Amino acid sequence: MQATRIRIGTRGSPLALAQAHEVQARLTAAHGLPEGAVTIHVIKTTGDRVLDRPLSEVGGKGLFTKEIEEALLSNEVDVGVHSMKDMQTVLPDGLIIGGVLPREDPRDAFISLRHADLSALPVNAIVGTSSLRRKAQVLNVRPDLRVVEFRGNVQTRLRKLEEGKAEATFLAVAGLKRLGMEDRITAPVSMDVMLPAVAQAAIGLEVREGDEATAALIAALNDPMTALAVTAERTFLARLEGSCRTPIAGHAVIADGTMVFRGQILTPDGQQVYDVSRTGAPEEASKLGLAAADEILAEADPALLIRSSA
Ligand SMILES: NCc1[nH]cc(CCC(=O)O)c1CC(=O)O
Repeated sequence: MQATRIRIGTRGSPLALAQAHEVQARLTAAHGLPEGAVTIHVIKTTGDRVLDRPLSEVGGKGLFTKEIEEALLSNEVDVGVHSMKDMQTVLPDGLIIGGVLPREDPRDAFISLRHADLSALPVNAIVGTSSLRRKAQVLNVRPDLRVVEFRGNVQTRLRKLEEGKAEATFLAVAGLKRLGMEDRITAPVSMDVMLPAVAQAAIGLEVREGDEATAALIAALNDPMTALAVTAERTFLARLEGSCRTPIAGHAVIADGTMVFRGQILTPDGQQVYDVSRTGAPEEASKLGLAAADEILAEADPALLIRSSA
């Protein structure tokens, strides 16, 4: 019998490495594997290479995933570990999500060296973010604020804050927790103010379709509740992304056997928001996400949508 060997492909950022190590530890423990059976392979992605421009300008799909997916398809690695929020809604042919880890805290964190929360920021204060969603949501509740571009990994953005380039910034609570940097969070932001990005705080395990050996090992790590929530959210996003270039947010929770999905699109200036929600059985996850998106397509102000003439 051949000894089990699994090669994990990951980006090299501290957060990506923390996530890869978590998967390595879970796989090793779940199957009682010897040390060294699960190896980590760092792969540089376009998103890691281009640091001088806003990601929304770099464009293209799968900026943080493409090179890892290529390594999967060419059999250089067996499992791609990704933040699900960075994953395209349609995966390349031959690749599937084999499982998702239990979701961390999905909220965004408000981080400031001087101010307790968003409402405590002085009038006209500068906040830094590179996320079009966070920018629109923040301007919706605080139209006076000025938003400047903040790119780079978690550490870079915190350094910019310390250098005084902004009074506050926002980062996913999940990323900070996984980095052991929870103490940097000034206050979590309520989901009423900042609905998270689709799939925020979920880690996805991408594998080759038909690689049954790896699929069986990965299946032991899958969290079914997280998988259902992420399915609702990603179905919502997939239905909308061709029709609107405006910021999108979406989040599903399952409580007492019921799924509540909430979705949102905003104009980039935050002036207009369309909020939608659907409640139903968790098994109907994709139906809920789809119905929520269809309501937006049918009812939302045209300013929130772009439509081709066809
Ligand atoms: N695009 C960067 C990215 N991708 C996933 C996370 C956070 C962790 C997560 O959502 O699992 C981050 C950083 C951030 O938004 O603070």
